[in-house]
Amino acid sequence: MPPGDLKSGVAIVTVGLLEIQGAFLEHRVALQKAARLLSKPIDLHLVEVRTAEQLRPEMDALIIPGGESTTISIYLKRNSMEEPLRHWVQNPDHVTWGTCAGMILLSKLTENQKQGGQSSLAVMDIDVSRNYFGRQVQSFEADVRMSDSSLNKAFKKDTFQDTFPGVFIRAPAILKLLSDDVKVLATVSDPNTGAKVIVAAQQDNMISTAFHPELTEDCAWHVYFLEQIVNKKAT
Ligand SMILES: NC(=O)CC[C@H](N)C(=O)O
Repeated sequence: MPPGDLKSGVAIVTVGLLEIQGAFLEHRVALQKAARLLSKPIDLHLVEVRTAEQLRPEMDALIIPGGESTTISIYLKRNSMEEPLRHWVQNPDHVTWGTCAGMILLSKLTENQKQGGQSSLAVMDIDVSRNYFGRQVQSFEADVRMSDSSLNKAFKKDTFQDTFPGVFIRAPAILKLLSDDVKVLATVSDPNTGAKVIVAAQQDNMISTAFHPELTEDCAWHVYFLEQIVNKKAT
């Protein structure tokens, strides 16, 4: 851990929230709550990110919230933030978590890109369908099933079971993993077809969830995110 990173033995953790549009306030509340559930206390600092200058290299992590990926993407382009953001996310010292629209922005492939449309940060090896669950089912709640036993540790601290309620709002889904570097974190049974679909994945320092963990009481996903940061700082 670099000097100056400790305040009375407590790790300082700085998390940025991309506060352009969408559900970022709920993430702030969930992060504060999750910080109190960690096994070791941290000194959590939450900072807004709306400009390229605010993407400070010393910031530990970033949340790209759910909202409307097209709106966020247009904002990033207009404000020359796309490249600085891609660069920041690709720094292995940083942890990034994209929820819903955030997942779409991180993905290397979406159906829109295939048609030569909207571009994204294109950093995570996943092929995503933007509105996988259809327009008529705009929002639903379903049990999400954890795929990775290493998650259990984080989830036990709150109300862990191997399923938990997930809120899906015009949610995307991962159609395909584009490399072996991506691990599946969770799946859901599609309410329309019953098919098992991937709704959470991780590739090194990038996490994507198709649902909105900031909208459910259980803040275990935020605990998991903060633990990734703490572990990275400790190595
Ligand atoms: N809740 C969400 O973030 C919805 C994302 C939406 N499907 C999009 O294309 O941006």
